[in-house]
Amino acid sequence: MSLELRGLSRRFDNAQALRDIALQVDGGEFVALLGPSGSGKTTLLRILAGLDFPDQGEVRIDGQDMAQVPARHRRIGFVFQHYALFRHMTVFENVAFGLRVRPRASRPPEAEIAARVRRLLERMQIAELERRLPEQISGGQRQRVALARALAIEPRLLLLDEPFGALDAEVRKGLRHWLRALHVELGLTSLFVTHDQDEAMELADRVAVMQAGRIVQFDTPARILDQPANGFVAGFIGQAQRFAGRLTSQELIFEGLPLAPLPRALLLGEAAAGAGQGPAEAFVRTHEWQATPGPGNAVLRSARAAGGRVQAVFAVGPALIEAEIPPGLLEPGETCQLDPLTARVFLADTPFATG
Ligand SMILES: Nc1ncnc2c1ncn2[C@@H]1O[C@H](COP(=O)(O)OP(=O)(O)OP(=O)(O)O)[C@@H](O)[C@H]1O
Repeated sequence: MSLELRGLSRRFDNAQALRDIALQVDGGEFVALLGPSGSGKTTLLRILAGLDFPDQGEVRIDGQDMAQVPARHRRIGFVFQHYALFRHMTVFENVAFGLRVRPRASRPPEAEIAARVRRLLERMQIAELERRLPEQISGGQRQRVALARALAIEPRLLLLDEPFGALDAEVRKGLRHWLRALHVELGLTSLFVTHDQDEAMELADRVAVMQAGRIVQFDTPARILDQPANGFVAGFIGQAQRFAGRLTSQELIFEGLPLAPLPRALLLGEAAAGAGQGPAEAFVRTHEWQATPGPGNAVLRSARAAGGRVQAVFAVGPALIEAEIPPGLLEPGETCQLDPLTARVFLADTPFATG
């Protein structure tokens, strides 16, 4: 199924949770909603599910306006962070619930419900747990039950709100890959909310980055990393450090730091390609630095080995700069010349820039 949002806005008493959201999701896509706390992710998901309503705008599923379609008729499955399984029901009953509460006309016979629940539990690799109560299984298993319950109604759209938020990192990683495989296998269209950028970048076909109620970029993970739409996205994704700067016709000057100016030809981002000049913000990732041992502008403060490289922290004038360097290059306390190889640059008047 396809999903289209047009001009969606939602205001709470003193918060504009969503501002003029437009989004088009193709059938079969796995989309992540990524953004800081309070950016509107959950509100958007609740409106899709039919649990909340926009002040303005439309939600269309396969072209049909959902305004008059109640939640239970939307054929949308959802899983929220705190699983919210029914505590007094067994795993089996939890999964069967969505089918048993259907109006009599569309309710499958009990034997078919049982067969469908068992198929799902098997697919979720938790068949042996069907008689247990939620408190008798682990967090990761509960999350699988919640997912089985969402899938039991054969949804055309699956919504997941921080589905792995309450789980530890190891379990979370395992479930992530498993969920991605399930999405493909069942031919689902899925939207999931996360504020973990690794999770979004690893799992999603496309990522909608949200900031203060707006979608500021909707793109593939690779393009969001390589071509962030503005300073907010550049700073939020990909472990970049932000610097205040000034863009002239020739180069980027780093303000207040003893860093060499970067010629425009080495800069990335729309501002670098355009003719604009003036106050700017510049983002440099940890692997985009070159350290040359010897006298220079930087002192190595600390170093930590990480996967064949070294994560280093340099003191450069009043700033601490994080950079990756090759092993064995420098010892803490030694000086070097630290130069940025590139920077993503945004003029300060870019719409929605941070600050
Ligand atoms: N029921 C409500 N009543 C009043 N304000 C609300 C309500 N729900 C959300 N808000 C406000 O709307 C804004 C968006 O909230 P939302 O929960 O959608 O953000 P989020 O991106 O999901 O955040 P988080 O990552 O912390 O879950 C916030 O400012 C929040 O305080």
